Amino acid sequence: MSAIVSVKNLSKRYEGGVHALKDVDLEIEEGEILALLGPNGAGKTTLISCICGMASITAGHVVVGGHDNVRDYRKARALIGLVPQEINLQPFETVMNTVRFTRGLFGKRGGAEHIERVLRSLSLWDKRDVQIRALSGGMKRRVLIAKALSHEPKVLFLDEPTAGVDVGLRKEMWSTVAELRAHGVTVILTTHYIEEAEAMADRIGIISGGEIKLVRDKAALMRELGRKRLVIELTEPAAHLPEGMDDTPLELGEAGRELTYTYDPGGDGTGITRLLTGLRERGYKVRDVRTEQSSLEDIFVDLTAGEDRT
Ligand SMILES: Nc1ncnc2c1ncn2[C@@H]1O[C@H](COP(=O)(O)OP(=O)(O)OP(=O)(O)O)[C@@H](O)[C@H]1O
Repeated sequence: MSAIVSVKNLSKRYEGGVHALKDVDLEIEEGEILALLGPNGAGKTTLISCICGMASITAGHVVVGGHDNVRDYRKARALIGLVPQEINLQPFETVMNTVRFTRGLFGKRGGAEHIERVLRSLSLWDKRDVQIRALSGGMKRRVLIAKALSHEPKVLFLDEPTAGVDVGLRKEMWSTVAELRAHGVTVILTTHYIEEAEAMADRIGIISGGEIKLVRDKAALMRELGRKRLVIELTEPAAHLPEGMDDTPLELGEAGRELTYTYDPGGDGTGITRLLTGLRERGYKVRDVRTEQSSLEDIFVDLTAGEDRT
């Protein structure tokens, strides 16, 4: 894979002084789904706006498909489709006209076959002559995607595609995006929802306070940072940690009723048998045990701890 979007030392300062992006570097690979995850005010929309040429860049460069998005704006922009957060459609226009009109804005003529393919892939073909006002919220969101794909872009940006939508529609959006990826479209989406990043992305970027904290393959991220905990509930409260087990990563919970053991599920041997044997030998009686997997949420909270959420 090669980078379709390359962001180098990108900084953005809004008039009024907010430093929304600080020296951001990001390479987006062709064909991937990258989720940019961050709390409110982290700079997600600003980053997308700078890449798409909707906001000016204070310092740094953005290159899309080999074209600098300032010097070679038209060529760079032609490769990008942007699905905004808000539904901004003309209520009395039909689906077909809405999508055709957007294609025209990019100076592209014809393309009937492409538009048909896009509308069919989004299950909008049967609705092509329906006015926007008669569509459900889910269908309107699909029209936004169809518009964004109308000029045959290579990269699709979705800014919080499922903010404020119900669970059913959210799942529908996830499968729509998976289908786009299967057709070779590179997808970058921003989200607050950790489960969304976990469900959809190949790679996850965590952005906080205008900085990219990390960008990592999702599976590797979960493997590296996703430790497991074994929580042991004791029959009798313990006053202190078991003696002679200092080499075992154990913590005693409040009131001494629980012992928590942290281990790496991917390591060679978890040490659980040795732990339970050690506890029995020392007279600890176990009422129950349960395991907890640290989720992307824990990782996210650790990485963004202390950041302002505006
Ligand atoms: N047009 C603007 N003028 C001045 N400041 C702005 C403007 N747009 C955004 N900001 C500020 O820049 C920072 C980043 O905002 P941005 O909208 O990019 O964050 P975000 O991660 O998309 O947040 P959210 O998840 O709430 O949409 C915030 O402090 C915000 O108040």
